[in-house]
Amino acid sequence: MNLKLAIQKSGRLHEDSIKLLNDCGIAVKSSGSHLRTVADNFPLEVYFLRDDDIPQYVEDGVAHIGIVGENVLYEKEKKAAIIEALGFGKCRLSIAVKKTDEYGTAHFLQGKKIATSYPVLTQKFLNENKIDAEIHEISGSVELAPGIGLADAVCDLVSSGSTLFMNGLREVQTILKSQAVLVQHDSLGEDLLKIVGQLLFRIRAVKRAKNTKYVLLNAPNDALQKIISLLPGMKSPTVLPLADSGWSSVHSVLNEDEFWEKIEALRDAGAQGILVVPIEKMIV
Ligand SMILES: Nc1ncnc2c1ncn2[C@@H]1O[C@H](COP(=O)(O)OP(=O)(O)OP(=O)(O)O)[C@@H](O)[C@H]1O
Ligand SMILES: O=P(O)(O)OC[C@H]1O[C@H](OP(=O)(O)OP(=O)(O)O)[C@H](O)[C@@H]1O
Ligand SMILES: [Mg+2]
Repeated sequence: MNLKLAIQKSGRLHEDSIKLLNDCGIAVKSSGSHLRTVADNFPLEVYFLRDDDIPQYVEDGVAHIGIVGENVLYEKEKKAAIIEALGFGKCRLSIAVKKTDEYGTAHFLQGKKIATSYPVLTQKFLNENKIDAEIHEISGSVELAPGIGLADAVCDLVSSGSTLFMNGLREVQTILKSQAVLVQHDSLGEDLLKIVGQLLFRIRAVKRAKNTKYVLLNAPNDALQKIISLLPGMKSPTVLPLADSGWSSVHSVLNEDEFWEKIEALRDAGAQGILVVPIEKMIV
């Protein structure tokens, strides 16, 4: 039996979705003109779809799991449970106005026209703020709308902000923060759940490794205690004697977030010859 996974056919999430599967040791090739493919070495069949359709496929169980942005998942209001945040496709759904407009609060939008591809999420935001505004739904090039007199404001995805800037717009309010997530159909049989579990185990090992570095350093023995106290390791750091007596080699793992801070502290404590290498998988 194969687990059926829906991913984006082409676009912002496509490559990262394929890369995640490949990093998990699952041999799946990019779509080309094929709309489905079967992995060589894992019980997985992949469907390549428009991202908008993925929540419906998963709700219906046509696909057992899917990779989709939270923005699309919440907009479509389909029954598909998030089982893992994937850490890519990070963006936000924001309100933007002409850069010369004084926004102040959301009440600026009262009686105005808002262009968006996200009518459900935009309407929710307006309701929460008790604002009556007209929503003009368009499926792309949303940022063009205010400049050509089609709308007063937009509600669209933002990442670097360069599309807004290039179109004379200014982000004024974020209504949703989003990333790609793995979603699951709500009633899978035992056999399929077992495969989902195996896939999740691999995904978590890959994610953990991405946030972690392996560090090797040399330390004079009299600085060892201080250096060990700075290094967490998976259990505790590995300490090996060097050929040169009075010195040891210390191996450990470091979290990406605290990396630079720790490296400086290690150097100050007397560490030398610090090597930092990426970790491919990390199983705890
Ligand atoms: N600028 C961005 N930076 C990061 N992630 C983004 C950005 N824009 C969109 N995303 C995320 O990637 C998803 C897919 O974006 P894309 O622009 O490829 O969608 P699309 O044009 O609707 O594609 P499709 O043809 O599949 O319908 C979005 O729903 C969002 O979750
Ligand atoms: O803040 P930025 O980094 O400029 O990114 C934001 C843009 O990215 C997305 O569009 P995309 O480029 O995916 O094209 P699309 O409109 O064809 O989906 C989104 O709809 C914005 O237009
Ligand atoms: Mg789409």
